[in-house]
Amino acid sequence: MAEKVVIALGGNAILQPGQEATYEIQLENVRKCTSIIAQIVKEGYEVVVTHGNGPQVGNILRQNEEAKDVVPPFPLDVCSAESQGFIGYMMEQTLRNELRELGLNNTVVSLLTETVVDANDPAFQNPEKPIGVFYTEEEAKQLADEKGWVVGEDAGRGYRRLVPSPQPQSILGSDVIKSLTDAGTITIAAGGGGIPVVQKEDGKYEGVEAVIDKDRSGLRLAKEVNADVFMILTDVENVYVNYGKPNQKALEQITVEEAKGYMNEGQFAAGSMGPKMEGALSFAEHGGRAIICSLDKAAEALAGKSGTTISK
Ligand SMILES: Nc1ncnc2c1ncn2[C@@H]1O[C@H](COP(=O)(O)OP(=O)(O)O)[C@@H](O)[C@H]1O
Ligand SMILES: NC(=O)OP(=O)(O)O
Repeated sequence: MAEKVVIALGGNAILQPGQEATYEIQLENVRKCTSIIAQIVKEGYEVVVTHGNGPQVGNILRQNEEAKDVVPPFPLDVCSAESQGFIGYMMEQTLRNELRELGLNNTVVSLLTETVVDANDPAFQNPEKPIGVFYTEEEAKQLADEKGWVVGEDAGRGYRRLVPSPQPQSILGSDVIKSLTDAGTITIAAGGGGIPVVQKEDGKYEGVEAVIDKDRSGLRLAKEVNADVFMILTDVENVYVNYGKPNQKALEQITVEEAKGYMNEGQFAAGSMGPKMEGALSFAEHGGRAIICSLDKAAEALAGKSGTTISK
């Protein structure tokens, strides 16, 4: 039977730091991602795709704020929905085209997805999810003073705006995503971590201003669709211990116990590799195979020839 893979793509794969945020540049980046995903489909895997939205949701929020005197601004959850919509559109279209190039005619759908979070999640009092473009420390401090933003360093790459990032509790419609996948459809879902919503005491749902980490929601999605493999594609070939130091060492095939040991040593930076390793570890603990690798080595990593694989 075909293995089911949930592939989580970083928002930075869709817009690299320093690139101009034009539609054309993002579309070409997405096309490169989906050409690799199409190869994985051709190899016979059942695929569910999820993706980040950090750069994109930050830019949409900024567009809303800059144009506030002309058009009333929308809240962050609506910006999140907009980012999920336009990234999903680019992915669905390019993936379909790339599959056709390979002679495949799978149905591809992108589903606008809501993710439930807890209204009392402490993350609402402690914004730590980086979104939007990168600034120098000086620019970031000025923006924080002028606009009341919370800003912070992002994994040594510069300063970004920070927003709350609560833990995902469940993905609404994951049963439908599973049914579609089981029926051979390639589904793009829970993009940007999903639109964050809370369930009120009367049972009704409403949006909340936050951006969910797609590695955390990707884990939930992988569990809820009963995936065999949870694969996180990013911009490094491996997870490393002593990352960035002269004694840096690439991790290749590791066990859950080894991964836990490295986590306890604090080897993985919060806000970048930390959530990826947490997600990968949790998936592997439940018996699945978790892979963290670079986008261009995804097919090799699935075959165990590249990247970092964690399993029991
Ligand atoms: N131990 C580590 N091993 C590998 N990369 C690490 C480690 N710790 C931090 N990183 C950083 O994590 C980054 C990937 O995380 P992130 O930028 O959040 O990715 P994405 O946007 O693809 O989700 C890498 O570019 C690297 O700088
Ligand atoms: N939502 C999210 O995790 O986006 P990034 O992957 O861009 O950080």
